[in-house]
Amino acid sequence: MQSILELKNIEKYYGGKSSITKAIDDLSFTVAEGEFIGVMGPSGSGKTTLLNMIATIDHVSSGHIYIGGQDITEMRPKEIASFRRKNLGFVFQDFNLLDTLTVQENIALALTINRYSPKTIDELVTKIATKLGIEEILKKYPYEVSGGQKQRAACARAIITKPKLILADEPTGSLDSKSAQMLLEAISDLNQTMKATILMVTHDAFSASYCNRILVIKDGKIFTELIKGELTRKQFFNQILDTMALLGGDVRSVR
Ligand SMILES: Nc1ncnc2c1ncn2[C@@H]1O[C@H](COP(=O)(O)OP(=O)(O)OP(=O)(O)O)[C@@H](O)[C@H]1O
Repeated sequence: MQSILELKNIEKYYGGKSSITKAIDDLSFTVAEGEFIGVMGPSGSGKTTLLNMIATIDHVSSGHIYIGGQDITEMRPKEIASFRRKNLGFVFQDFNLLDTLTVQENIALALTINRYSPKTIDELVTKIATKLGIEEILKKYPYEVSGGQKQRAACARAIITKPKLILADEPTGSLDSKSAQMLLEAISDLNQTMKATILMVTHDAFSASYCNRILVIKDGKIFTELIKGELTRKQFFNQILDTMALLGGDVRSVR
């Protein structure tokens, strides 16, 4: 299987001479095409730092990150902006939908900017919205729909350009448990049927149990890796809980 994301010996330091924090400590891993990978770890373990570096929002102190074979740590700022637009999709905890646009317009935004024809946009939006169960709310504005629907719209917006990698940061963080479950099932479906490669940072063992593989980070290093394999989701969930307990808690929302 082709690798979509490859991190080689990543280090990240914050601060100056008087106080240096090593947020990421010689971290290496690879994500294959079509994987749904979770990143978990206690508070301060380096998850956000890691996500921001992969998202091209923050710089590495040393090491290399390859996305689709391209080294993003060597790119110039101008190249990075266009690379991010073409290759990455984002789903954030707080949705980030534009309130002045309908759900349909929000989902279609990147296609509209890239001058796709209205007919193609309509077809693509309808297809993905149907997949995510939000075709009924396309004409509504974000403030007229539920948190779960907003988050599924954000997923539709992230995947409509067929990015190489979708980065999700606590996507269920603002949702009640029913909406969280619907969202995770939708994300799993995108992963399986559209072969979307997804990297999701989460504190939540229930969310993480939908992943194929989980990297557990501690002090900026890989503490352990959990692989779902043939386990049922419930068995995987229990394994995640055991691992988080071993790490000293921080399982904030156990369902
Ligand atoms: N801008 C910054 N300046 C200095 N130190 C930072 C900065 N951002 C993060 N850190 C430090 O780097 C380490 C990793 O932080 P990071 O935010 O990546 O952890 P995290 O796992 O995402 O935590 P949480 O789960 O609480 O969001 C911590 O020790 C943190 O204090």
